[in-house]
Amino acid sequence: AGASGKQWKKIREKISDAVKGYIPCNPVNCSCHISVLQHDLQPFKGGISENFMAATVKRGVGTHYQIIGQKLYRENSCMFPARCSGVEHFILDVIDRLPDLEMVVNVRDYPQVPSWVQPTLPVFSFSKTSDYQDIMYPAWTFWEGGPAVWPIYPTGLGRWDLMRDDLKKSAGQWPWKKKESKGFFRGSRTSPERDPLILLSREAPELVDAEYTKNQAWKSEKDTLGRPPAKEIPLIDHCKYKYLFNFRGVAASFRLKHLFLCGSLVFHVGDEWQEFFYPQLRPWVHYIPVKQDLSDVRELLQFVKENDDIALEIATRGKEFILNHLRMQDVSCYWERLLSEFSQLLTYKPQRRNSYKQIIHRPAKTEL
Ligand SMILES: O=c1ccn([C@@H]2O[C@H](COP(=O)(O)OP(=O)(O)O[C@H]3O[C@H](CO)[C@@H](O)[C@H](O)[C@H]3O)[C@@H](O)[C@H]2O)c(=O)[nH]1
Repeated sequence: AGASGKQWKKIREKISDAVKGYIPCNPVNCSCHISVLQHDLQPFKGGISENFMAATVKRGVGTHYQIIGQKLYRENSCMFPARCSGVEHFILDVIDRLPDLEMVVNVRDYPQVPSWVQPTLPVFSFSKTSDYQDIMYPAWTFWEGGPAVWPIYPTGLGRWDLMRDDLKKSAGQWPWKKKESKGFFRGSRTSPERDPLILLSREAPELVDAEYTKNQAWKSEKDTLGRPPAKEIPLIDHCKYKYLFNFRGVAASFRLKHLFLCGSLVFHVGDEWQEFFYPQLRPWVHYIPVKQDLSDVRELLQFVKENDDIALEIATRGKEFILNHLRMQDVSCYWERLLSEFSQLLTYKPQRRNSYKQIIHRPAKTEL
């Protein structure tokens, strides 16, 4: 304890400094997240002309939407219809309050606007790193179109409203004292950055339980690091463990927001890949930041095991943040403010394209 006592002092200081410097944000009108859209729209402050928008549409990096007279129109093609539908759900939710505008929405995982390519095109994407200038929007999966994981999420991860309730319930069944003091992860090998944790779990199963499951791209055991795929475990059953891991996948992973609601302590690996709500989550205040190469993970797991009160405090702040600032109404609110501010950058009045069809509200698959 002597040696680790000294070592832990450094981590404890990082935590108390972060907590002291943290000013909780205001839950009114999703104002918590507004600096993110202000930052993302900055490159377009000079205005977006009709020609520039037309050129952006022509690139074909996303689906072209128009909002005219409080109706939503879309070009016919969408690469992932369920994702477009997840996006449309939120736009239709706030459409009565939107001015006329048009925009290009990328529904692929990967961002499309690298900072090193000029000019910067106005393209909306759900996730990016600081190397990209895409305008972040709340992902489709808050409603539908998330990854289909057989057999636990056969229609695709979605319905954040229902997920929130289920996770709150599960958190109630797994209070901190009842949880197992172990790290936990289940997911597919969408990025090899996850490998070190899987390997650690094989070496030190008492410290962490982390296994690869298969996804639709699974071909052989190579895709699950030389072992048969593990059985899928629903997110509500993650609540049984004290320490839950999040990693980037292709881009950001949708799992992050869920993990907090278990009331477990989130170990968030790497800090490059963002979604619109990530910047307001602070390392040491809401989660434990882990180096991308996982070189510090053993030490951090040891720390939280030996500092259980501190671990619980961070877990509680993380949970409260998602409960209070990432509600369905915050997601709709962010869409409304994002599109309203974006519309002000257009230097022209958009004209409806005749071939585009009107999009009306359709029930989500999970509503049927
Ligand atoms: O046993 C399991 C396996 C998976 N999941 C969940 O299922 C989702 C998908 O998991 P995974 O297969 O690991 O994919 P991710 O890497 O998290 O997400 C991929 O899929 C997303 C959308 O398709 C993309 O946006 C990401 O960038 C891409 O990496 C996640 O929410 C997991 O938490 C479970 O709850 N239990």
